[in-house]
Amino acid sequence: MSALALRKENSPVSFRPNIIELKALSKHFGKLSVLDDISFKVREKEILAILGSSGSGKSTLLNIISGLLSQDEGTVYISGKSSTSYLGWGKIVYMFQEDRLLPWRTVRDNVAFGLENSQIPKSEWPAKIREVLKLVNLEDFADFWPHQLSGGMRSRVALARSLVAEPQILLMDEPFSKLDAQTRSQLHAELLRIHQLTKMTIVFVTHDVEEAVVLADRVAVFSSRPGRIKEMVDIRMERPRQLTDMGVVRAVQDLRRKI
Ligand SMILES: Nc1ncnc2c1ncn2[C@@H]1O[C@H](COP(=O)(O)OP(=O)(O)OP(=O)(O)O)[C@@H](O)[C@H]1O
Repeated sequence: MSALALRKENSPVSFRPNIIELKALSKHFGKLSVLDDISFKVREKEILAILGSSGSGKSTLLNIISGLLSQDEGTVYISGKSSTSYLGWGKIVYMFQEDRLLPWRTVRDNVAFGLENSQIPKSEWPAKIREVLKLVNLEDFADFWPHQLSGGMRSRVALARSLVAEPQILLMDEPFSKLDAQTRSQLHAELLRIHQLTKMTIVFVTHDVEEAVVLADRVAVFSSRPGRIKEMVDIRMERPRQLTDMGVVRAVQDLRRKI
């Protein structure tokens, strides 16, 4: 059985310990205050959305959580340890707004990029790549080039590249925002299916209220700049959630009032 499948569990998210803890984070760029006194915890295996308007500091926060950027004040704890850089640690991956596929590499070799800084022996790469391409329904496209793929397929490759080293935490910065509504909705379903299998912790940034309600266990609502947490909203609804479900419609309306 694959390692991805082995992590499958049915325990409810609410009983899991915190894997990320932010304490009193603040960030300025020169005189511009971008984040102000941000504190919250993310539970292991939770899907947390960071929802806010453009320029409210959402990407800056993900950059700090990943260690790409340092905060001016406050602390980031991952699994109880404070550190300045976590990406190289192999447990956290970051999926950016653009898919960042390398055009001179095939799908297989783009996915291999996700293994290049990992501790996973090279002899295991082919099996890992096959497995993750299967997970994102691209097993027949390993030899394709990025220019031969649709936008949705490119996003799946980017997702496969993020997942191939089996991270515990996936940070996503509006990864599906450039896709059309139908493809985005397919990718949401795929992400939830993959989350069910792997039970990673996912923190994703969005300014799309519907995306937050369809995907998240909780939503951190950001104020406009400087970003502060206005409210943490629990989304307690069965999945899959359809945009036409009354509960979803109501949650979307409620959240719209809060941002
Ligand atoms: N490296 C930087 N140097 C100076 N200013 C920056 C830098 N990075 C971000 N900013 C500024 O910080 C503010 C917050 O930017 P950030 O990208 O975090 O917002 P966001 O909420 O992710 O926005 P969007 O939804 O539009 O992506 C913006 O005003 C931006 O111009």
